[in-house]
Amino acid sequence: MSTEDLQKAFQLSAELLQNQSYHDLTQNLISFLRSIEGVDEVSAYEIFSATPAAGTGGENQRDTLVRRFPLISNDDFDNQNADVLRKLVAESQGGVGYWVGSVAPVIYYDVAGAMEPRRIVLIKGAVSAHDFEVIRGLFGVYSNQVALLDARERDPLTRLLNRDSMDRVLEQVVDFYHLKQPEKETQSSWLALLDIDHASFSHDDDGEETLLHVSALLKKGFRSSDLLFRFDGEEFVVIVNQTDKDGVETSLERFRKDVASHPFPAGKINVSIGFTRVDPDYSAPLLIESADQALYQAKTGASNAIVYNDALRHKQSPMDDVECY
Ligand SMILES: Nc1nc2c(ncn2[C@@H]2O[C@H](COP(=O)(O)OP(=O)(O)OP(=O)(O)O)[C@@H](O)[C@H]2O)c(=O)[nH]1
Repeated sequence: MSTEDLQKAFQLSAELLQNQSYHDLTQNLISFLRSIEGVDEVSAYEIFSATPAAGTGGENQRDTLVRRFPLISNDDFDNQNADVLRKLVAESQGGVGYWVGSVAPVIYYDVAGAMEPRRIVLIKGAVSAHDFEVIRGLFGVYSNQVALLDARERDPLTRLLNRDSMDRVLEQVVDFYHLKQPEKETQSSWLALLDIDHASFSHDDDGEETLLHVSALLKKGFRSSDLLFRFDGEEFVVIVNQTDKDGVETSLERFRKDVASHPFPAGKINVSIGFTRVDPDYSAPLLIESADQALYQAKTGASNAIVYNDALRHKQSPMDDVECY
């Protein structure tokens, strides 16, 4: 690497190190990579392996879940890169390199190893040898920062985003709808709070294993455009994106049934669910409160229930198999 390349790499490394969240870090990296001459497209992905729910089966479930970055995305999946991603996930050992199997040249950043979720950044285009060296040099900085920020933003057991991250992301979702009110109900987001009813949580190992199984069912059961969090103890949050009320009910009901029929090592467990629509006229804490009220109703009524709270708008809507109040 020339002195000039080194200086450039140092300067960019210093910029990357200043980012206080994985979101900002990756945004920063993407915009730098996009500014390189010859680069046509940059895209980033998070890849979750759906373990350890052995024997879950089910047509709606996937073995790996690929989520495109940034988190709030309207598209479910960028199919153009699906092929390269699938092959990289299967064959790459991690690191930075050229992917030669595709028509156009692709440089990949693969933050693999023990990291969950695995991160892959794809850079399409043809860059000079100098720029490639700078890109390569930044990879180490980026992957170390990802590991560091993950420790802050993710729950160490399930590797789902933690409560603090949920607060931040929900604010972003509310802001998103502030700027762009959905034209149709199918473009809405929904906040669901899920609570595991499980007698053996007093026993640590059983409890942890159950949480791992539940988080694996979540990762497999929801779309890649939905956002999953471990909220607190036995509570999880899902932000279900880009669907209407029937759609969110379909997804929650499917998950409820998946849990009810899952062979947990600790025996049978149920899940209670409360949900509300992400209405940009209400703050993130109010939305959580609304979903929490619905969850409370679900837990105190018939267990294994799903309850919708539209109380913020003081409206009731008729539904067949989902309770409203
Ligand atoms: N965001 C989100 N929406 C879902 C999910 N599951 C179902 N939906 C919504 O509910 C609708 C009906 O879902 P399904 O009953 O699974 O029907 P489907 O014909 O298999 O849905 P498609 O995947 O669109 O083909 C979908 O079109 C989505 O709008 C989910 O996990 N996440």
